[in-house]
Amino acid sequence: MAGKKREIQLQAVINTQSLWEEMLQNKGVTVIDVYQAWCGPCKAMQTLFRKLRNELNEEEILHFVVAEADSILALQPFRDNCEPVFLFSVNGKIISKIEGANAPLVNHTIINLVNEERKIVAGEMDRPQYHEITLGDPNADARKGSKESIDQIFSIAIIKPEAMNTGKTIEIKENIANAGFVIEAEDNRVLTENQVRDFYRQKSEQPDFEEFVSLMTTSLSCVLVVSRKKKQEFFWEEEIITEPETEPQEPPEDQPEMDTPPVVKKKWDSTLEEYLDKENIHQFCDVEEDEENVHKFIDIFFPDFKNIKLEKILALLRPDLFQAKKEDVLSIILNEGFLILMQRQVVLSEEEARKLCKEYENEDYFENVIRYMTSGPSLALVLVRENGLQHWKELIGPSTVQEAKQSLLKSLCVQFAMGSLPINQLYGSDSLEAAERDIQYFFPPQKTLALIKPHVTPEQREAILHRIKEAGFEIIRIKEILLLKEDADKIYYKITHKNFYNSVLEILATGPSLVMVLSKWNAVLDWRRMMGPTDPNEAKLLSPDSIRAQFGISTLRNAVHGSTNATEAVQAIQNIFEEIVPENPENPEEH
Ligand SMILES: Nc1ncnc2c1ncn2[C@@H]1O[C@H](COP(=O)(O)OP(=O)(O)OP(=O)(O)O)[C@@H](O)[C@H]1O
Repeated sequence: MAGKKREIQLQAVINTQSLWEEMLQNKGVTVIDVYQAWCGPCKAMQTLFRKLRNELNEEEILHFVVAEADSILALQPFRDNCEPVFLFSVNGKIISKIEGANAPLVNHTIINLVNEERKIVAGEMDRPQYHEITLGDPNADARKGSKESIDQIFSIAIIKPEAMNTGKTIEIKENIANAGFVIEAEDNRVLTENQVRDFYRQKSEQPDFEEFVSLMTTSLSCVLVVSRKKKQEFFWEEEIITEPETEPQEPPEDQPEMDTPPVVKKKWDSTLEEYLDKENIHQFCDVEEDEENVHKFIDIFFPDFKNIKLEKILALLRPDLFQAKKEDVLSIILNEGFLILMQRQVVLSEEEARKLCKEYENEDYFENVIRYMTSGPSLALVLVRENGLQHWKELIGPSTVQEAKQSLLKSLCVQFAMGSLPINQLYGSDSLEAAERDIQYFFPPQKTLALIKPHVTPEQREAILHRIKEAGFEIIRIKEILLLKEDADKIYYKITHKNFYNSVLEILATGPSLVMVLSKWNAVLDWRRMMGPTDPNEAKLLSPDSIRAQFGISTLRNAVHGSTNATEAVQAIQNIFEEIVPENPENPEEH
């Protein structure tokens, strides 16, 4: 059945020319994740796609596919390209391309195209004359030959106090990100006199420079490290993307909606400075682009920049917010560059609520907060982002609505104030240590037994181990064993009576297997998901990026094994590692 189009859970697999042509007949928007046979589709984006598919609920006009670059003529330019590429087709015309796993931009593009499509279907607007982009890349050879050309170019931008004080900062950052730049690091700080004189040395001859220095050193600025891909300079293709927006915008009052043209702009292909100039943002934001100076200022403002680490935090949506606006909040979280690593509903016990709401314990409404927090499910999330802790704190704002209204009108605290209590409907851990504790508490690790079978080559083993770590598993025990009957029975104790078990034993006897204990929240199910269906042929169709799809040869030589449930995992780990494992809930969602 290989090569036959078949709807898998999320994306249809397009791996022949004829399926590609068939796909171009799709009505509405098709999001095409271009992948290489050897590395599979972009896993990182699947959460976003799944979320959008559920959220937008537009099966008729929104389609997701994965298309293999090697088998499709039009995708030739992307062969041997390790970077993910996403194409967007509307009624069979490829109208936009995004290189790299830029989740916020992909998110915006899809939402816009679907909103547009909805309006077209409802007869509220005419279909725009889309410009079809050319996929051919005449400079492909130049790109291959030059590693230099795919590097990033960094700039330093300073959003000035004036913008900070008038609440324009978020808007400016959004504009920058939406134009395809990446905000790599940011810091709100009061600049010192030396820093201002140094950064603005070219203005030092201007008559009002001293006044300017004094203004700049008395209030907060926001310093950004912004990057863009160097290759944009050389072969950026003309792309049309719709103006990013999360909500469909109301037409201006003086303009009937029918006449509103789609907002179309050319993706910015030049420097940040030029972009800010063009958008008239330069009065609020200054940029340094000279390479040497940028490096100098990165060292001054962000001494740890080269060591920036992703931070994992626990976030919580309290019951009213979870019930009423979950999707809105999740969309903001993704737009802010967070990755949602895990999520689960949780009804807090009184004791848990008292711990989690300690910040309100001196308020006269504290008992009401406890009653509220234990009255229904909250949503607990593990979020990951560079500078995640600080960013989440700034995003949600202070602990009470009153405080937030005084200082941070744009915070989620104000935006999502609801119910009778004056508390912030969002919670975040106080420090990275507290986050670690909270995550362990709400997402307790579970163990599973995993096995890499003897036919797997050393290179494939490495690749599998890499994927295990990348998926957040901790390998807590590992040993290589030639699994003869006695040891194999300890692992496969549930199927020793099956008629195919002798064949399983034969395969295991062909060489050493790698036996591991993996630990993580929801480990049993997540490892089974990663393995894919038992039969590798089925896996190739249903779950093409699963381990069995990629490394399995047949049902018996299917690369890996994993415990079926938590009870079996506990037993098998105990049998083979002689380690007593306390049993964890099989399905934490239910607890
Ligand atoms: N019908 C079958 N014919 C031949 N081999 C089989 C058959 N069913 C299962 N097997 C082999 O026995 C192993 C264990 O079977 P089981 O039913 O427990 O499969 P599973 O739960 O999908 O996968 P695993 O237990 O390996 O994680 C499978 O991984 C496969 O190699």
